[in-house]
Amino acid sequence: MAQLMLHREVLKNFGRLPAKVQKKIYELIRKFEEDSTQSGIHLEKIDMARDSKVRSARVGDDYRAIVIAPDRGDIFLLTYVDHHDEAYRWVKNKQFEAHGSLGTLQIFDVEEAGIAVAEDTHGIPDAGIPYPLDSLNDEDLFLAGVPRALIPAVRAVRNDRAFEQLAEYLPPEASQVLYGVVMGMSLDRSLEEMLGDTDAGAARPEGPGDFSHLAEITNMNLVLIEGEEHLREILSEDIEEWRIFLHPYQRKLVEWDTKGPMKIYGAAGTGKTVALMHRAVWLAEQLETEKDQILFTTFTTNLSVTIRSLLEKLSPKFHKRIEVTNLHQLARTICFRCGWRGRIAENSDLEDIWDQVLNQTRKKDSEFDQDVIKSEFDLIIDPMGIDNEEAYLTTVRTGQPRMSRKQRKKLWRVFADFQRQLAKRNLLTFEGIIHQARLAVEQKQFQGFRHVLVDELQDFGLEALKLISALSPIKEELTNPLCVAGDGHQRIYNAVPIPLNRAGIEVRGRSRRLKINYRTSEQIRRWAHSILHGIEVDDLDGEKADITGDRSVFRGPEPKIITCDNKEDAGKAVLNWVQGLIKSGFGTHEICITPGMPKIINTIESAGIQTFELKPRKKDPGRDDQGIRYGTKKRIKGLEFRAIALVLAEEQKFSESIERFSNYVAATRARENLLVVNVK
Ligand SMILES: Nc1ncnc2c1ncn2[C@@H]1O[C@H](COP(=O)(O)OP(=O)(O)OP(=O)(O)O)[C@@H](O)[C@H]1O
Repeated sequence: MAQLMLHREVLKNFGRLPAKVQKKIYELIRKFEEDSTQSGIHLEKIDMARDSKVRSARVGDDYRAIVIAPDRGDIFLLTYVDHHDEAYRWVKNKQFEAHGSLGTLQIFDVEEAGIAVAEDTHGIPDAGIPYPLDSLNDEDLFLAGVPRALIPAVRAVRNDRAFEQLAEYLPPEASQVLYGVVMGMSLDRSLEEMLGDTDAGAARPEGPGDFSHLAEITNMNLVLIEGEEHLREILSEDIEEWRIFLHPYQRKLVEWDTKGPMKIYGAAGTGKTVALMHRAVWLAEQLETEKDQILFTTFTTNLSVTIRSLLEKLSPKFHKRIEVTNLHQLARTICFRCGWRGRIAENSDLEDIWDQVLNQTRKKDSEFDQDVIKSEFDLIIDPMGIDNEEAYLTTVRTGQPRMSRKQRKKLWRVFADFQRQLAKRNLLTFEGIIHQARLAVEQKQFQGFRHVLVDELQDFGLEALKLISALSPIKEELTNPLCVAGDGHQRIYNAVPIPLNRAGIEVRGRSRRLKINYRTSEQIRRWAHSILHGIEVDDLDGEKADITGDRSVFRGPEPKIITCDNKEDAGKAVLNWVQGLIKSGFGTHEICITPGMPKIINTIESAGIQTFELKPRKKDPGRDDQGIRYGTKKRIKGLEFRAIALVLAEEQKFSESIERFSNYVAATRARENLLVVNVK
């Protein structure tokens, strides 16, 4: 029976096609299901097409669908739909081949690729300087995923610029593997690191026109249509690509059966949250008993709100088995269910208690500065859940000034007094509630989860790590107990990195890095990383993080960096930028200003442009509620926009590393367009 696979390209453009054409495409796909002999489907051979497998189907007076008919097997590929002339132009020189080594379907244009390299090598004498790709012979290039017809184009590459140009025309898997080699990896390592070697043992095609295996392998860009309902779901207006097409490396992490906890890390936009969500659903589908539940937790509230609604869409059937909540809400729920009826201390409560406690201390001893005492409490005692003298005396105080045992003994009395005062008033600090929750879970007053998944791990402190460890069945040695994901470049709440193994979470051998950036253009990705130049970033487990091989799937304009003398000028510059974007078709909800400086927001509003403040715990309503978004840099964490204006006041300019991290986070929320405004 003939089957049809749909290419990502069709999905991207489907919403823009006239309703009549959309209907015809549904009909075409239905015919494939009904009539396996294809006699009912009028597929016309396109003689002018270079590839003899190309067919066209009429889907409206002036619209054509491009279908690729296999030389072998009965899987057809619907690859493109457009006006007659555009569709023919698109397909004319393209070749559609199953790659003999990787097995993936590849679409390429030999002529375009050749021209791209020639443009960048033209007139540059080959000075005999070796280029990293020289280490690969033709057979290696083929194993790297390069179609045989494109090997000469790759051979012509002599510099990074030419490689960048050519990469646009190579099948994505080939350009990713070659990029790994350009960055210094061996071919084998690059295949493993960039693609995950997911289909190593899977069937391979007998020739470039053999598509019979395509439904069995991990496809970056193709999806098999499995019935009418599936089709409707895929083509529905609000479908996002990530729900259907996973990168092979993401797929590997989603379905990785592990005996212990695992870790996914990677820079901003590399698809960690997407992998976690798919993994949560994959685990939910396999739950054995009704009472088993999955926990999915994040650090920020906004991200958990977003994830909850995305999971509902990803799996209408299984999302109810997945409890999504942010860390503090989780801790509060646990404490509440275990009988705690107090409240979280407000700043004013804490100030009152400090006044009282420090007054006493001053009377007895003036050795310590008050700020030193408070900072020791905020950075060490509270986040590490220290509640007795012995624990304090033996704790490792990374990054803190040295303190003798005698001094610590003295200070402990102050902290013990502070904790007594909190307890007397039935108050807990933000950190304290996590500590109490952890104790309750460890003492079995609260039942754990069958699987635990954690996002934004970089912001979890030691107590929080111990809490998630206790909530997961690591000790029971059940499979897939815990999967954590995070990025040390985005540590904006917790200045001191805490390696997972300090909380007893052992991920050695089960830690993998995602590298392909789906959110941000390559230009914005590079600029954002330049902010962090010189800062050593960790991999969440005590080692140095590395971004070798990181790459975005698309390119865009360079970020625009401007300097303004004052806030008025900054307001005018941002307004100008906003007006330009609106004129070029950006929706107001796709543009965000961070932070939302009142002067700038007023300037936008005075020009008659609606604005929209991003609020905590509220999902961004998207196109349903127009207005230029604005909010603090912390507020936009976990969100993303087509365009971002990042406003930097003089005093914040990349001084503290935490400030640089938060600028990195803000910049990497932009997909296509980034404006950076330095205000003097
Ligand atoms: N396989 C995919 N296909 C298409 N888009 C994808 C894919 N994976 C991720 N994306 C998109 O890339 C963007 C970033 O993904 P995601 O939020 O999962 O990355 P992240 O690594 O968690 O980012 P951050 O750490 O910056 O929050 C999202 O818009 C997501 O929809």
